[in-house]
Parts: sequence; structure tokens; C-alpha cells
Amino acid sequence: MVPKLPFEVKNPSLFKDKSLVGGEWVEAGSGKRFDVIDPGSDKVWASAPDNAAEDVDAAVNAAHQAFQTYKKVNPRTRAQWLLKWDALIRENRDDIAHIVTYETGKPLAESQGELDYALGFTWWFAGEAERITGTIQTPSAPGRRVFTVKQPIGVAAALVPWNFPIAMILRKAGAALAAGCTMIVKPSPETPLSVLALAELAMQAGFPKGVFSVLTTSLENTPPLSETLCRHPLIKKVTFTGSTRVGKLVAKLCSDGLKKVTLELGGNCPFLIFDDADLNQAADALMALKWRHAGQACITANRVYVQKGVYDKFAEILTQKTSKLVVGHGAEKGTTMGPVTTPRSLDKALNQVEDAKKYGGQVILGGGKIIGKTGYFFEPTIILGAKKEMLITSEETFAPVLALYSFDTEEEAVTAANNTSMGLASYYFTKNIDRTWRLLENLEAGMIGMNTGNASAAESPFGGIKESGYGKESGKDVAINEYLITKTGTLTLDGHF
Ligand SMILES: O=CCCC(=O)O
Repeated sequence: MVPKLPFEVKNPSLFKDKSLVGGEWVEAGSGKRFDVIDPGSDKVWASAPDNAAEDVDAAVNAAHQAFQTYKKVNPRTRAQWLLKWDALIRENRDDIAHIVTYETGKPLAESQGELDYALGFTWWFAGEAERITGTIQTPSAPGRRVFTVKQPIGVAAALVPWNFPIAMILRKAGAALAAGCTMIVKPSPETPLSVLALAELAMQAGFPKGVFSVLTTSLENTPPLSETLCRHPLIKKVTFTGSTRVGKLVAKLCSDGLKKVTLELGGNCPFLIFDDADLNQAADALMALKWRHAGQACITANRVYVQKGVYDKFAEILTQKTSKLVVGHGAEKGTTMGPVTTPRSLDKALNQVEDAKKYGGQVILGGGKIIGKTGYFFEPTIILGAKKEMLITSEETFAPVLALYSFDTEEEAVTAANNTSMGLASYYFTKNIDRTWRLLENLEAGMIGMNTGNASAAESPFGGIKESGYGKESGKDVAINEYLITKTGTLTLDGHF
């Protein structure tokens, strides 16, 4: 029975609030559940099973058993299931978008946008399934042939964040399922229901039982459950998106079993605007990048460096555009920026603003929590006169707070931009073609936006360098390879040895 939801759904079968293990909808072994809260109202609106470490073994065994047959399924059939899944998600886009909005707080239009972006992955990886190829070679030794074949690695575990609960899962699951792996997803405690809706549609699409499983869990049980997944001998691959701190723990846990790991970690991304940039183009890109999901994206701009000659003008354009944002509940008509997803983010944002003021930063817009609204609302905030000593320089904000630094020379900007342990994405705006090329080579990041703040797409390899992690998701060959092993065969022909 579907409980009373705070929104209308066209397809109630999408609303699932049990875990999916071996193709069965189940409660946690303990029978415990945890609450799902709407960040736009601070109200509990659903709950999900609070699985613990003890629940992991059954899920992994079921996924391992499913793997024994799924790995032999013809790639075209895997592609057809992916396309059916894609079609069902498309059909149910609006219902799923509502679940995303009530779990994350993001405006409905952004949730719909996330669905559209995420469907790029199911579509893309359906195509990739049939393009997994090995190699063949005639080696120097006479009468021999050497070839490589690619095979699925085994059961994969996906530890996924709350900020893009659909896109982050389809990016991982699309690659895993196309490769012939089975996958267990551990969603974030904030967003279990979005993932369970995807799981229901995966079953409807025809994926065999145990191919796609979901183990929901509370904040409290997340560390022991995740550790048990990472240490389980039948888990052969772990993919994690989240903070650098937790990513390092995941890497350590997986190192014992020498597991293949993909880590998509923190960003602290720089955004550079040069004197010769089109300021409106840069401001529009920054508006979309920075205020998207109230600043809660790993690739968002955290440090904005503006060349001295255009600093005041750019600050004025940006402030004028930002002041038009309408902050409210994500499901309310007209809302262009929602709340942050957790109350923890409010405190972190406030701390950064107070710290910036101590160093002489001038808050020219916003600067605090929105009082009088239930829910976790923070004003879109712009701070001028940012300095390297400020907390906001070294600590990822993950909230709608933006600091503008000024610089004189390209060299100074590059040094400041690279002065971080992280290297996920960097963005710059310039119309100078020589500088465009120099910056592409000199900025230390896995993804570079040149006159754009929007570079994520299914066909583009996504991933960072330095402490932003390793491995690539999406893109041709590289992403699916994360779920494959390469086997080398050497054949000696008749008459040779
Ligand atoms: O928050 C991280 C993911 C954002 C994206 O895929 O563009």
C-alpha cells in the first residue's frame, strides 16, 4: 500500500519503500526503518529499511548468483534491457522528478533536468554494451597469436551521494550492467526512494532478479554497511562518489582485497574570468553552475577568480542576476533555488561566511540562513574581496555561497587555481586562443570547461585527478573498462611450441 504522499503521482507502483535484494522487496533483518525528510519543509514524508552490516552477505550472495548467468547474457540482450529501462524512466520522468525534489530539495525543473541528463547514461551505455572488444596480434615468436578478451569483473558495489541520486546511479549502473556485471547500490540515507523507483523500473525492464539490488541504510549504519560491502570477498569492484575524506577510507578498505575502485571525490573547483572574456557569457555560465542545486554539486564553482580590469563590472552583473533568484520549496511554482539538503550544510555555509568576514570579505548579497521558512534555506550569497587565507579557499562549500577573488596576471590566476589538493574541474572564460590552449595544459584538473560551465555528458569522460579521485565514468571505452577485466590468450599454431 502506498502511504499518503505529499505530491500526486501518476504511477503509484514507482513508490517502493523496501530494499531490493535478489529481486525481492525486503525489510532490514532487524526490521528497523529510518525517516526520509523533505529538506524544503523539514517534515518526514516516508521511511526506508535501515539495513546493517549483517544484511550485506545475503545481498552479495544473491548478486553473485545472478552474475553467474548475467555474465553470459548476449550483449545485445543487455543493451535491449538497458533501452527498455531507459524508456520506462523516460515515461515516468515527472513522478521520479517529484521524488527527487522531495528528497533533495532541488527545484522540480532541476529534478527533471537531472532525469534528462541521467537518461544520457542509459542510452549511451546501451550502445557501449555491443562495442566491448578485445585485440588480436601476431607476436614476434613464430607460429603464435596473442589476443585479449574483455570479461565482466563480477559483482560491483556503488556507494552513491544524495546530490544527484538519479544521475550518479545511472552513470554507474549503466556501465556496470552493459559490461555484464551485477550491481548493489547503497544510496545515501537522504535519497533512498529515488533509487528504489529506478530499481522497480529495472525489474519491469526485464533485468533478471539479483542483477540490480538496493540496500538502503541510515546515516548511523552507513559506515559499517559500506565497510562490509568493501571487504566482502565476492565484491570485485567498488565505485564511490562523495567526499575526499570518505573516498580515502573506501580506498583503504578496498586495498586489502585489491579491489578495482573508482573514486569521484571533492571538487573545490576554480572558475577564471579574464579581461577579454564575454562577461555576460561567463555570468550566465556561473549562474547555472553555481546556483544549481543550491551549490551542491561536486563540479560547482567554489573559487571565482576575476581579472582586476573587469572585477567590479563582473561583480555587478553577477549580483544583479543572482538577486533575481527565487528561493523556495522545490515543488513550488516559480522557485529557482531550493533549500540545501541537510541542516549540516547550513552550519557549514554560515561558518564560511563568518570566517570570510573576519578576513575583510564584504558580503554584498545574502549572507545567512533564511529565517521564518521551515526547511533548510540559505540566501544566495556573494562575497567580494576574497583572500587565500579564508576557509572558503581551502574547504569545499557545498552551499549557495560564492566568493570572488581578484588577480592581475594569468600566471597568478593559474597558481591560485592549482593551489589545492583537489583537481576535479576547472573553468575559464577568455577569447584569447593562445591562452585557451595554455590554460588547458596548465590547469590541474581532470575536466576543463572552456567558455562553459556545463561540460558533463554521457559521451565525455568524467573524473578528477589529485585528491579528486581516480577512474573515469562516462565517455567512450574508459567508463565501461572500469567494470571489465582483460584476459590475454596466447595460442601456438600447429608445428610450433
Ligand atoms: O556532483 C557531482 C556530479 C555532477 C555532474 O555529473 O555534473
